[in-house]
Amino acid sequence: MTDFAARDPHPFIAGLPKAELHVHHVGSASPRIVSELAARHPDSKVPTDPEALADYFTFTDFAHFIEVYLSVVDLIRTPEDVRLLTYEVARDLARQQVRYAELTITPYSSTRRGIDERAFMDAIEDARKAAEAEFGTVLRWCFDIPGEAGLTAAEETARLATDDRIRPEGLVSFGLGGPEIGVPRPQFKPYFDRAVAAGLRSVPHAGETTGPETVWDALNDLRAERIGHGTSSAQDPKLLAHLAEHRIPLEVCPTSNIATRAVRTLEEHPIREFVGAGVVVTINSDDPPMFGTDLNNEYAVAARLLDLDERGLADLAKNAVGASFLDAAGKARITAEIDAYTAQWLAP
Ligand SMILES: O=C(O)c1cccc(C(=O)CC[C@H]2O[C@@H](n3cnc4c(=O)[nH]cnc43)[C@H](O)[C@@H]2O)c1
Ligand SMILES: [Zn+2]
Repeated sequence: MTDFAARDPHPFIAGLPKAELHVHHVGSASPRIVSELAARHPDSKVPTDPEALADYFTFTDFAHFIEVYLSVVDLIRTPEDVRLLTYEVARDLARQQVRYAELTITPYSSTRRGIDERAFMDAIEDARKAAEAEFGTVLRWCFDIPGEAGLTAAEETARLATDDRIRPEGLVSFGLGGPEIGVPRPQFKPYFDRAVAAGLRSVPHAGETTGPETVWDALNDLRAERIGHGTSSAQDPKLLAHLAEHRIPLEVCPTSNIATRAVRTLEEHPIREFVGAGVVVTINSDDPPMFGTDLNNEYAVAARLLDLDERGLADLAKNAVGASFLDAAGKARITAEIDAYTAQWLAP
């Protein structure tokens, strides 16, 4: 282990400028926001006491996680709830020196629950602009299909993402989330084709709770440019070689994989295999308060598992910037900031 890894990496990580590429909108609601929303809507079964939330956010498996996740989705009932959540998520990201984030939003879950689609888009856009002006954090959206909700959800998500009269300015990508077991990826091909034709980038979850064949499906049928999780890719050396050769980044979320019991322990997490195979790895937080983590903590986990020093952590942060859908000037600006911060930290 390096000297650095044996010391506490948190102070360096806390100030490191970062990009977050895999973080869910509702899954980012802090205990304070969840309790505020639960108090606004007292008929919900979600606890209002932030301390009781820690128990509520302990999951027996992935299906249980989705059940709890949807109970929090049920708390978001008005455009003002949507705006508050989005703005507060941006504040939490800014506190961690996140300069740029692609936030995964599931508009179907909100429109299906009766929120007007235009009011929904206005709420997220209003929060995005306020967050950029007030915190300096640039937000972009990934609209994802909740796969288990089927082709009705896929059609609605594709419509909201591709109709020029509705799609929000901040939208950059199209995703697919929820459970993978019993939800074959190829059925979503027409919706991803439409999204890609409309200029969106393809970023489905794959290989989080199923095997490497799901990642192949995401690459071949859904034209994935990055893979959400991709954990089971480690079981298939040809897939690892393909990801490395084609520079298809994995959005790795270590603590999430433990919390949903997709991986047994952090020690068994395949992140080392990914790096060893030359795959581009980015570090992300997924649903941070629900998993008792944040992006800074995920970088500390990566530092430990990969035995990284400051330069290694800066390289991980630059991987995320490089794998993002920012324009070249935006990438260059944050990369230069990471280099300047690291050089100053290491200066004698
Ligand atoms: O909203 C509905 O009505 C609905 C009906 C049936 C199924 C669903 C879902 O499956 C929603 C899943 C929801 O989970 C989000 N999410 C958050 N973290 C993860 C993750 O690590 N892996 C997969 N999905 C995740 C996802 O974005 C969906 O919004 C909804
Ligand atoms: Zn996710």
